[in-house]
Amino acid sequence: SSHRWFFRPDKWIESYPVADGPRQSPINIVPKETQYDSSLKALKLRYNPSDANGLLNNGHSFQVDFVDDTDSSTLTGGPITGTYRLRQFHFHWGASDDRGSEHTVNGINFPCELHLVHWNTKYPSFGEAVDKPDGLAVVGVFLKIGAANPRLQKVLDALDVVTTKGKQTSFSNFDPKTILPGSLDYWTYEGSLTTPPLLESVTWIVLKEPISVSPAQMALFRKLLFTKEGEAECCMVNNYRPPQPIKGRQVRASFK
Ligand SMILES: CCc1cc2c(cc1OS(N)(=O)=O)CC[C@@H]1[C@@H]2CC[C@]2(C)[C@@H](O)CC[C@@H]12
Ligand SMILES: [Zn+2]
Repeated sequence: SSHRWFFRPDKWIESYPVADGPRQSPINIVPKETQYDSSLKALKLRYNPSDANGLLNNGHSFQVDFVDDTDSSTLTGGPITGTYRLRQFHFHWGASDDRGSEHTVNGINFPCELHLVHWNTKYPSFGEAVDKPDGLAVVGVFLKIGAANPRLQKVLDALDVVTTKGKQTSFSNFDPKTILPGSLDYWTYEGSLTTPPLLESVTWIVLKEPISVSPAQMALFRKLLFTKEGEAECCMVNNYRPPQPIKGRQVRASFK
């Protein structure tokens, strides 16, 4: 159907040879093949709600941006060294509840996946960090169908004014910690951006525990469009890349 030609991961190799590089994302996580690493620290996420600064339909997802000119919203601990600053968060989702996540667990797809994007402050800016092997750290959170999640509602209620590509709206006073699950147990591996330019600069930190989302809430994601105002409408769904070859990488677990 129409959105198929909008998001064509199988075509990316033509313009981005790194698409079949050694550390591409996402991957299928097989818990039995992960290795518990007792040296992994607990994730330390300290976010300042007043850093939330707008919500944008960027044509491949929607993102909530954060002011990142100070260390007021940071990720430390976990598998990373140093301090990474929160830049934005965004989601990937499917046309139906049986797919939409980028990472899978034992081959199981979730209907949606949240990415909280952080950049390494050893570099002067996000733009400088985005192509360095230790430049980014993205926390991935699975969403599974269940009860409506009140913590998501403020984000979802803002979507009706950013339906088309390029639309943005004010969005402030939001603490992303409120949409995280109770447990911060995680799997971690070295990977990449999951959309072009597919830069191999991401330390992935995928939480084991999903958060809930209701079918009605998922329907709100699916009202967004890939297309600009005035263009023939193409609904923003299936904006996920399927799992990529593990190519010998080790996936470590922070928990037994
Ligand atoms: C990690 C979150 C992120 C950042 C970017 C993309 C995609 C991203 O999501 S993901 N799913 O975490 O990999 C695709 C567009 C990229 C952007 C990083 C910055 C750029 C590379 C710009 O310089 C030009 C294109 C941009
Ligand atoms: Zn993403």
